[in-house]
Amino acid sequence: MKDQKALLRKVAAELLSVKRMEHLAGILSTTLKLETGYAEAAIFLLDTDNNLLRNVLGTHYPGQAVCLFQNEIQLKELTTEEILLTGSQDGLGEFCLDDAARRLLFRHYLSAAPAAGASVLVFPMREGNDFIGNLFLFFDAPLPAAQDDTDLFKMLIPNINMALLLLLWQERASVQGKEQLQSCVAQLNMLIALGTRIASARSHDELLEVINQHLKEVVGFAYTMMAVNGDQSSASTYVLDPNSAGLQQMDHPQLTAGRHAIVDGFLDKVLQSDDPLIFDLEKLIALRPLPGYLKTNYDNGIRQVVMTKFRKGKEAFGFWILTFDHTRTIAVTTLQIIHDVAMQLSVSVHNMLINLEYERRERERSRLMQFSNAIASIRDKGKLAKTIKEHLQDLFHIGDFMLWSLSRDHHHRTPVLFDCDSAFARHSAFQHYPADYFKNDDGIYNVILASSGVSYFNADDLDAAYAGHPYFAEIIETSDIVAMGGNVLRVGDEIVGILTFSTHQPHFVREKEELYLSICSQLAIVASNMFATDKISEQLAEISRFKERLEDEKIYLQEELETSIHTSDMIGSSVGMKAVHTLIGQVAYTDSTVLILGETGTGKELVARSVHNNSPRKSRLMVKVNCAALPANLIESELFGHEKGSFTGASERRLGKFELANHGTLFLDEIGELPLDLQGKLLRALQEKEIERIGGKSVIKVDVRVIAATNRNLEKEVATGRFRSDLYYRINIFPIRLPALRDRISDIPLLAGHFISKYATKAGKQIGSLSGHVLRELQRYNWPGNIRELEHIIERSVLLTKGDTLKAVDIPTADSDMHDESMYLEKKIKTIDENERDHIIRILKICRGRINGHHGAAVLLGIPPSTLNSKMKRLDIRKQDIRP
Ligand SMILES: Nc1ncnc2c1ncn2[C@@H]1O[C@H](COP(=O)(O)OP(=O)(O)OP(=O)(O)O)[C@@H](O)[C@H]1O
Repeated sequence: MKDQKALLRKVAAELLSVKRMEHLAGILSTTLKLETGYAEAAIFLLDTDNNLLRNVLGTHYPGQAVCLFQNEIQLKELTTEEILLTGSQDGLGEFCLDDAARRLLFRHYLSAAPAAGASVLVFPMREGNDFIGNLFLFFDAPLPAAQDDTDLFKMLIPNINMALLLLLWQERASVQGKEQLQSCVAQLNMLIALGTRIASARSHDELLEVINQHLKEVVGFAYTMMAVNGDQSSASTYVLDPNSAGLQQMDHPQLTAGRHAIVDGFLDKVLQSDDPLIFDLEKLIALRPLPGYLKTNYDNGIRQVVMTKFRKGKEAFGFWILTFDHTRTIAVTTLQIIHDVAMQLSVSVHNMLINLEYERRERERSRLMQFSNAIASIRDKGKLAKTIKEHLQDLFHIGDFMLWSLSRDHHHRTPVLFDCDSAFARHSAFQHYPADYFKNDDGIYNVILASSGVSYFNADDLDAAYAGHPYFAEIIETSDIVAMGGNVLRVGDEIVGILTFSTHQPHFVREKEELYLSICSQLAIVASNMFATDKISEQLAEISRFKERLEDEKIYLQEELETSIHTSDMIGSSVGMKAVHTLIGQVAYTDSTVLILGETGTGKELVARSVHNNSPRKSRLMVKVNCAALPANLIESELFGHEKGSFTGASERRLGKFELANHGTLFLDEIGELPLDLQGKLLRALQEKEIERIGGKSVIKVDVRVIAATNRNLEKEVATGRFRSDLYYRINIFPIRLPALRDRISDIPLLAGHFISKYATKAGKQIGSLSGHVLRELQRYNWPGNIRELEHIIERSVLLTKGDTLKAVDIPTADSDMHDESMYLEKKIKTIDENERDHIIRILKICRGRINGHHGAAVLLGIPPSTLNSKMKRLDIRKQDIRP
């Protein structure tokens, strides 16, 4: 390029000194020929009188400046602006009228047998708008393909043309007059100087300066503008858009910048013409309204405009507009100059556009890099959304964006990444939407999904799609959204989500769609990674929840195993027990709450287990909570669980029994002992079927069947205000009342036999039966501790028995006369608590005050040591009570 400029300057300087045709021939056969590599040059001028082209200049013979080709040959006029490229001498057939002429031409200029692939470049020579002849450049090889070479010729042709005209005018000098000749020389000088300056201009500012400095005076324009095609993809959408291509309007700051349609009756005419066109605004405005940019010119005092197009080959890529603030006739020579300068400008502007395009791409690449770097290091979703929003706003004037994930069938979408401060996100519906809230068949998202590029929607489209929508309609109305766009995010062939945006200026995305889609490709990768990470964390959380649950269940089952001395068999065929069996059978398979009533030790837990084991929930846990066993302040945590740090001592998150029993059964033993405030919370949990952990922020849905048991008279408790009536009615749906052992003494032989065999096996003894005396003793006793007491007495007796028959039982002597009705009545007026207290004291005495361990009172009483401790506290049992 640098060499070309030097060459241009050199040739232009030489052309300036041309005085005779031989000089021109000399330049064509020396400097230019050597530098550009054509074999021969010739100029043919049109002889209008004889209608033929006459050879006036040739470089045929080396050493001779001019050798005119004497034969007058009939050639077609090559009037087109195009450089005519022919692949071989055959191509000359296009403009040689006959074969003989073609052969002659080649033979003359390219020796008798031209090399294969010989070719020729042909340029039209003009005087004003009139065609006057052709310049032929013959090559003995195929035409130079390099763009720079043909550009070089294009820059030079107007200079050669002007030098030729000068010679012609010199010939006609006597007629034309000296003045005109001088002005022509001046014009030629200007044109040549302008050509080299245009070629060396590096920016449009420089180009502007060159035109203003060197052309303004000669042509006499007021100001000039250039406009280039704003949309490279389609020739039909040329726009006047100085901003988009970086070429600014010149000299006239008031002129409306912006986009202008081509088909306006002016620009489209310019497109069709090879020559500059003059528009007389004064006349035209009287006939029809002018397009905006011409009207502005007119209002600013412009009366005529000359417009011509910029071209690259056959394709026009912009316009050059010169304005004139007078109505005087614009001379043909002026138009000739404009035409010639437009040719030179075309090359220069086109190169500049290529550079601008290159710079634009570079800029975009660096923006893309910036974007990737910005988002690569961010882990926090909120920060990521803010960064994406900033970039989208900065690059495309996008207001809000939303990244959606799609359901497997693509029917629904879920917002996953967005700016929390946006109008969308702040809307109340956005806070709590159900899983299938955002459906894709709404006339917007199905269009986005079906399209491979960006889909755009205007306010009307949005109104039509979302009229009456509880969420979007309101947002559209309140946020004044003008347009929305959206596209699918893909990684390879896989659709990973949808990106949508709202904007007031959608053309900022349209015009930079390529960059926008590149950014979307990066977002697609971010989204895909984000979804994968979310999924992994979800799975990990699920695994850890599952592990925790298993751990909790394991701990619970271990505790159960340690303390449990229950058997799943329920012994008893008395009428009372048969009724109990029937009730269990009726209620087990339902989800109804069951309330089991009965004195201590009558087998309430056994019944609860039987209900559970016969229910559809039997494969899940039956979790037991002894409401009497824990201090009031711990029961809430026991039932509902707590979050880490929710109270002093809550060092770990803990699952409550309600959650542990999810899908299973919760057995609330000794429900009558539940503190009043917790009764309310329990009632809520039973009614709402959801719980809240202590210190937790959300409610947890639970599916639990509740079985409650008590040895208290709940009706009485309700009457005295110790038990909430609403809770009582809520749990007393299906009561099962267990008879006391004294009321079913017919079951005692069976029960005694069952316990003998159980404990004999345990102790490794062979005890087959019990004596009649013992049986009678057992049947006479009052059994305040019911079956539990019977079981323990038998266990103890088994341990003491030596033979194969149980001959003695250690029934408390004070109570041995229980058959005595009066004593029995006296006993009966004791409260249950008093009875329980006595019983515990008696067992503690037997165990010599020991609570824990295999021979401790807790084991004998069949309750966990912690329960025994709390009972002792509640019943005020002290050390002195236990002393023998
Ligand atoms: N019908 C029965 N057949 C065999 N064993 C029984 C029967 N009923 C109760 N038992 C046994 O008696 C003991 C006490 O039973 P359970 O704990 O179910 O009574 P409870 O009514 O829940 O007592 P509490 O009111 O003190 O909690 C357990 O060891 C149990 O296995």
